[in-house]
Amino acid sequence: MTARARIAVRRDNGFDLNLSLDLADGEVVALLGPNGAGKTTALRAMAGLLPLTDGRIVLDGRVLDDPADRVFVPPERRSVGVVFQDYLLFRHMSALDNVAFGLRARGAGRVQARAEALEWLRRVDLAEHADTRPRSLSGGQAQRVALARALATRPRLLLLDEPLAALDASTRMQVRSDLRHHLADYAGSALLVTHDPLDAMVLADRLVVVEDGRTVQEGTPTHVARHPRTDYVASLVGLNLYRGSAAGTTVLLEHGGQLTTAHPADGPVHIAFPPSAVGLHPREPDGSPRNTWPVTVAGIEQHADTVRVRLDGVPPVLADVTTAAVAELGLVPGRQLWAAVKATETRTYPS
Ligand SMILES: Nc1ncnc2c1ncn2[C@@H]1O[C@H](COP(=O)(O)OP(=O)(O)OP(=O)(O)O)[C@@H](O)[C@H]1O
Repeated sequence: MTARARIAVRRDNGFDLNLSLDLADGEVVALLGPNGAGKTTALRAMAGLLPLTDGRIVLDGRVLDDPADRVFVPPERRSVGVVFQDYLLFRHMSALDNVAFGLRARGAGRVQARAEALEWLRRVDLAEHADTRPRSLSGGQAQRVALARALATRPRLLLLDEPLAALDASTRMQVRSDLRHHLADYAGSALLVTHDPLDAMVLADRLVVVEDGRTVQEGTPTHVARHPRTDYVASLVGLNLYRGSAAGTTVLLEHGGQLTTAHPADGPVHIAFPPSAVGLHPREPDGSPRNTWPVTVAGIEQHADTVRVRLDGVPPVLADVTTAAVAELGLVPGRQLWAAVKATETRTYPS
C-alpha cells in the first residue's frame, strides 16, 4: 500500500470532511462527487496544503500528517506531485523552466534539472515547445507541461485536481487518452479529483464517490456503474436506477410502476438499466415480452454522441437516442411516447 489516509478536515463554514483513502502502488483512484462534496479539500490535505483536523496520512510508511501526534510534513517535503485544475504554471518561465523548477527546488543542479525537464517534455510530446511561455501554449499543451512538472520529481503520489476541466470537449478527449497512457506508465499511485464521470471511468482503476464530505460508494468503475447506490451515482454513470421490491421476475417500484427483470429475486432490490437500453416509440409497441409504459418528454440534452431524453412517467426514465431519432420521433418537451426496455437489459441487486 503506497498511501493510506484517514482525512478529517473541518472548514470555517462548518463543512466537515471525513473519508478514508487507500491507494496501492500503480493504482489510479478517482475521487468523484458533485460540487462542494469535499474532493479538493481531500486532495489539498494529501498535498499538505491544508492540515488535517483529525486523522492521519501515511505515504510509504512515513507519517505525513497526524495532528494527534503533532506531525505535519510540509508540501515540499512530501513525495507528492500535484496537477491543479488551472495548472498554475509560472507565466514568466518557459515550459522547460516550469518543469525544471520542481527539480531545482529539490536540489538538482541547473544543468541536470534542465536536461531532465527536457526529457519529461519529450515524454509528453512537447520537446519542441521547451522555450514557449505558458500563454502561447494551447490548453492541452499547458496541461501536459503541468503533468510533466508534477511527474519530473518522481513523486510516489500524484494528485490531479480536475486536470481536464479547463479543456474544450474535443481537446479533452485526446488529452484524456494521453493522460491515461501516462498514468499507466507511472509507478506511483494517483488520486484524481473530478466531477466528470467519463474522466473517472476512463482513467481510474477505482472510484470513490463522495457526497457531502462522506464516501457514499467505492469500487471499480464497472461495479459502481452496475450497482449505483445513490441517485447521484446512478445519474452520474448514466443509469436508470430504481428501488423496489422483487417477487420473482417482477419488481414493484418504490415510487410507482413495475418492471420485469430476467433475473428472479426476492425482497428489496435496486433495478438498473442504461439510458441506451430504452427504446422510444410513438405508439404502444406490441408483442415482445418487454417493459412498456407511457411517458412524456420532460427535457432533452445533447451529449457527445447521443441525445439524452428525460421522460416523465411511472417510473420516470432517461433514454439515449440518436440525433436522427430526435427528428423522427418529434422529440420536444410535452411529447407523449411509449418507453420500452427489455427484461434482459435490466440488472437487479439487493438493496
Ligand atoms: N478556502 C476555503 N475556506 C473555507 N472553506 C472552504 C474553502 N474552500 C472550500 N471550502 C468549503 O469546503 C467545502 C468543500 O469544498 P471542496 O472545494 O473541497 O469541494 P469539491 O468537491 O472539490 O467541489 P468542486 O467540484 O466544486 O471543486 C465547501 O463547503 C466549500 O465551501
